[in-house]
Amino acid sequence: MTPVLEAARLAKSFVLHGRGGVELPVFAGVDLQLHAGECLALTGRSGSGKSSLLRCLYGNYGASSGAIRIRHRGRWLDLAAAAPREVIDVRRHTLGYVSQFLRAIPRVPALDVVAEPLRRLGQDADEARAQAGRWLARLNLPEHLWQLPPATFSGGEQQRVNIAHGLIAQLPVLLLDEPTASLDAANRRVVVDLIREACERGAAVIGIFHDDEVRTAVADRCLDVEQHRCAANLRNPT
Ligand SMILES: Nc1ncnc2c1ncn2[C@@H]1O[C@H](COP(=O)(O)OP(=O)(O)OP(=O)(O)O)[C@@H](O)[C@H]1O
Repeated sequence: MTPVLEAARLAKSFVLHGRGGVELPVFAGVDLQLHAGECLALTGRSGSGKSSLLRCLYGNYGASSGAIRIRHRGRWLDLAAAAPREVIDVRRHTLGYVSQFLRAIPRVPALDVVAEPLRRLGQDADEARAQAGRWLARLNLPEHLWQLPPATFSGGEQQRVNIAHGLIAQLPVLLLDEPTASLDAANRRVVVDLIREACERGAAVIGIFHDDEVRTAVADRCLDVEQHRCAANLRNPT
């Protein structure tokens, strides 16, 4: 199997500048290797650093030390050291992310929010919207909502828009932060099917799945972030 994402000796500490530079170490020494077609679940107690690790892998949080290598356009790229322009290109073509909460531009209809990753890849507007409609229908979002901005949608409706937006471009590596947290059982099953289908077409997935049934259904193996948790004490450099 081909590895598509690797982390080596990855560590993250937050420096709380508003509190005199207090350092909050979260995790250290994370090594992982992810292959095409496999799904890795991040586990560990609340606060152990699962979301922070996912955000480091996406480049939203800078890593404190270590390397993140990703196969991008046929070569390896160190995401932890990449220029912002390269990170944007990786996110457009290689690395997708479904966050826990939808952050949509105000007044943009749900259909266009979902179509946007395809538009950014240069796809024709009508075809991108047609595909977005197919994803929203699959995720049971009622059609009368498609032309409305998602700001007033329920938590579960917003999450389904978010999932469709994150999956529509069918990128090779996907990071999923609790994609089923606000969903009912029927929609959880749809999302499980979508994740399995993504892996079957060769996508590599790293996810946080609090629901045991969902995790068992999609994950090939688990990484316990707790094992890499730094001592909970705060170190003040002053
Ligand atoms: N931006 C930030 N600034 C400072 N501290 C942060 C920041 N983000 C996360 N933390 C801290 O890092 C630790 C790990 O948080 P994180 O959200 O990664 O945990 P988690 O395992 O995903 O938790 P949960 O399962 O509850 O979502 C927590 O102590 C949190 O307070």
